Amino acid sequence: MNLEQWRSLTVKQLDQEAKQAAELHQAQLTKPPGSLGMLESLVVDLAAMQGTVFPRCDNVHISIFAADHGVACQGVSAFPQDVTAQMVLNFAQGGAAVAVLAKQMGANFEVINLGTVKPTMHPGIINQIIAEQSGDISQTAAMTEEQLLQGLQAGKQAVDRAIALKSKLFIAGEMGIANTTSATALLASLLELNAEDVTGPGTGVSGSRLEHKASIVAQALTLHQGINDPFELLRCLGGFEIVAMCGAYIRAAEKGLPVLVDGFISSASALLACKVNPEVRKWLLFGHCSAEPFHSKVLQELDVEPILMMGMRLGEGSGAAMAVSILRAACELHSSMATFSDAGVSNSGE
Ligand SMILES: O=C(O)c1ccc[n+]([C@@H]2O[C@H](COP(=O)([O-])O)[C@@H](O)[C@H]2O)c1
Ligand SMILES: Cc1cc2nc[nH]c2cc1C
Repeated sequence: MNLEQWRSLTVKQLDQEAKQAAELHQAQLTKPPGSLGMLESLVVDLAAMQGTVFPRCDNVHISIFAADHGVACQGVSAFPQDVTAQMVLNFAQGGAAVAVLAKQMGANFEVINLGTVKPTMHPGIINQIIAEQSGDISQTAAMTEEQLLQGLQAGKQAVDRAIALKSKLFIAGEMGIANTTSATALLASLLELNAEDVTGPGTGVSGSRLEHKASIVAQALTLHQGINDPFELLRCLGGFEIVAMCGAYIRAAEKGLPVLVDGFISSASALLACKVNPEVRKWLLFGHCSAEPFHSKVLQELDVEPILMMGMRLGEGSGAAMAVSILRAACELHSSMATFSDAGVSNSGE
């Protein structure tokens, strides 16, 4: 697929009949209308996406995309670059936070290494290496157009695997030391904001190190200024995992697979996917608001009410994975609560 084909993909329409039927059913349940708050709107949104009055989140697919970033050499992270590859192994061995949550919820779980500087072989790792790392965005473009297409394709393939496994909900997670620098530059460029106003701690940089990180973001923005096209922005300022998540979100919207977006970096991919095709937004739910300060502004831009707010800032899809229990509870309430007539409870609304 070329970029023009990616741009012209048609997003699947939501099922309005299923949505209305879910709303009607919701109104019959033994509770004052609206009293379950967001648990009600979430299940109605899911009904419209899954095309059924009684949606479920039993079969969740979690794809973790990992990649190294050339800009890590600028000292923008609190951790060394080798951690990306080390964590890839940790995902595959089940020790990473999101791997634990995936096991707990019985999700399909996979880790895709798109390019890390010190990779390790393990049967649980899908190696789709695009390059050892993306280019240092403060000095050059992150990748070539061909690499961009490879990244988008990796995301598409993950969604296709999820669909083949009959998943009902897709979560993309990411791992990449220095990827908050890349995501911050992308978002600052999209929202036309200054680097110093939006650069946050990521894995935990503070003080003069944080000022330095903001200056690197500013340098990247100056080098790649005046770009309006979302794919060109991704090519210049992205990273392979950020590109793959963008491709996954677009593919999921095309095929009608509901997506639960994770934190700061995933939201940058989501915003870019929505810039490519605004209809993609209809297929996205948002798991949480990250503690990375600029995330709340990004969520506002996307007109999002996130499910959770727990001060998490781990990435890996972990915030979205935590929100699955809320979605499951919403589905269970919707399908198992008694109706007013079943239970012989007076419905004053009638
Ligand atoms: O998703 C988030 O909200 C988030 C916020 C801060 C950090 N992270 C994770 O931390 C790593 C990037 O942080 P940094 O400081 O190396 O740019 C990367 O692996 C992300 O998954 C993730
Ligand atoms: C240990 C560690 C785990 C992570 N998971 C996602 N980003 C991460 C960054 C670090 C440093």
